[in-house]
Amino acid sequence: MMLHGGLITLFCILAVMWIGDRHFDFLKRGPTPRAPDGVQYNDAVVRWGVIASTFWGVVGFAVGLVIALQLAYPTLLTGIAELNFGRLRPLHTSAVIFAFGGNILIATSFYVVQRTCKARLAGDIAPWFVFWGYQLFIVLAATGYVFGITQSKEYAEPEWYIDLWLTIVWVVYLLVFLGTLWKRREPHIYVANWFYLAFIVTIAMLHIVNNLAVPVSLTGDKSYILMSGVQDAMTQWWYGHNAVGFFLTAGFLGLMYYFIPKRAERPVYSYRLSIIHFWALIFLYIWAGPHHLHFTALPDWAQTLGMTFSIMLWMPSWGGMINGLMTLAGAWDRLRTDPVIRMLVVSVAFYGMSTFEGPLMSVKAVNGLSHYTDWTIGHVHSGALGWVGFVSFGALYCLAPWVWRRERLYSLALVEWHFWIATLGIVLYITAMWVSGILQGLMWRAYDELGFLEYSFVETVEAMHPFYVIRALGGLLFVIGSLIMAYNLYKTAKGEIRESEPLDATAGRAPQGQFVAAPAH
Ligand code: HEM
Ligand code: HEM
Ligand SMILES: [Cu+2]
Repeated sequence: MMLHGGLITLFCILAVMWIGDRHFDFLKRGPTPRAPDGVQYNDAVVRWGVIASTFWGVVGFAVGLVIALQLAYPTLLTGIAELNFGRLRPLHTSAVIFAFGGNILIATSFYVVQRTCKARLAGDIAPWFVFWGYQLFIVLAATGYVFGITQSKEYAEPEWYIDLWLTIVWVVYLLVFLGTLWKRREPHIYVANWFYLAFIVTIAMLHIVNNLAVPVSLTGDKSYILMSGVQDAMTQWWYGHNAVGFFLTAGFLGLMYYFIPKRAERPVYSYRLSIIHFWALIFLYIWAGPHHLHFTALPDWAQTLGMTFSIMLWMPSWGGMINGLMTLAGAWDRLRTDPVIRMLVVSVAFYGMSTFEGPLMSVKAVNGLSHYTDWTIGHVHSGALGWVGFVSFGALYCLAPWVWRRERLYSLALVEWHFWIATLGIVLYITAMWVSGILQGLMWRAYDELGFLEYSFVETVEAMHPFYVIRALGGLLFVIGSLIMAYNLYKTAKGEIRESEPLDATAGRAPQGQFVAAPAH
């Protein structure tokens, strides 16, 4: 609590100093330059978002690699309480989902809503409060895990006071987003904004309900969740499943619907399909949570309901995938010439793959085998690395030259390297998990002719070892890829172009209207 109190105080002091500094800086520098369409876009906060998501991405993947190694070599770091698997695992999941994913969602939503509405981001300090307030949330959550502060709800581990802080930040986020929509000079609200808005609103609802808790005291970190027993479990997985549905899916579909058409310079394949995709997805997702609680104390009808909605989810998911892929119709050659497009398209293919696998795993007969095994972990990471990771990398590669107002990326060859190294990493990761998951499931349920279990638990653990090593190798490749990206983005921000790559490699030039003419003074 002392550490967290100190961090919050430091944040407030820095904020006050920064606001003062900004005021004088503004007097010196004058107003933000106008884009060719006359709007003074707020790109500064987006630039910070690009930096933050790249940074947290590398950190989160690296922690993933550490816990992968801990599973392969269980004695790794066992002497240090702060670094044991139980504490690093939530550090990994929160770092990749909320820090990497959350920052990319905030940054791209701020960029996309401005461009598609032709309006400056609402508020002056408010967007900055959202950005820095969110970073404070991340630091509080992460330090909490390492020092043992957790309410033990998966993907919702932070304790009550951190949850309250996030609620404030999130409400301001919603207001900034809505305020920008309100100011828009474009009559139509482009579909990407619908997805972003569904993400912001639903996450607010999920966060508040799942974290309803009574603190033991106002000066201590410990609290007790309001619900108990199976009600608690159902609330938790209503939250957990829709965190996947609205954080890792709806939000990132907002990216897909903006960056693929922009980068390919083609309109969305079917705008009508995108609207059907949107409504079907948000209506179906919210009911599917019980597929995380098959064969538990949850009433059977609820489990079957969750399974049915999960199977129905397959259709709108694939509708969205087709819409994303077919946007390239007539521009398929770009797959060959532009590695950023390739990254974006492969991400949509992984989206298709994991949304086929998910409904399959929600079928009770299949879940009886897959549940508790590495199959689930493989499913998670084909969605997480393939879909969320790649669509984010694609968006970062698009955004960096646009918001730093550079001619193009530092190097497309490095994007190519990133693409292949990371793809190989993903393939190693998920194939290892499929094999180990199914092996594990089959070993657990094997009986001999007398009806005894064929294998002891530790024998199944031993059998996993080679697959855990392969997974860690895949993770290492993914981390290396992300470091290559960080270097490329850094050089891009500095305005450099790799010498061996001539400027006429036009792929990825800023779309019309993105450049700001040199400030006039
Ligand atoms: C270098 C890349 C990565 C590596 C090596 C890695 C490794 C791991 C490991 C070892 C686990 C624990 C598995 C277990 O308990 O059996 C895990 C869990 C998890 N990871 Fe990753 N990860 C990586 C990237 C990501 C990314 C980018 C995301 C999300 C965007 C992600 C999301 C998750 C989630 C949600 C879980 C919990 C899964 C569950 O409880 O079913 N990971 N990861
Ligand atoms: C139609 C879409 C999808 C359906 C129906 C679905 C269904 C499922 C099912 C049945 C499980 C296993 C539950 C268990 O046995 O414990 C699961 C786990 C999981 N899925 Fe999906 N999935 C879908 C898409 C995705 C996508 C796109 C992602 C990631 C971006 C994702 C992330 C996860 C995570 C993180 C878990 C592990 C939760 C945990 O136990 O900690 N899913 N999903
Ligand atoms: Cu789910």
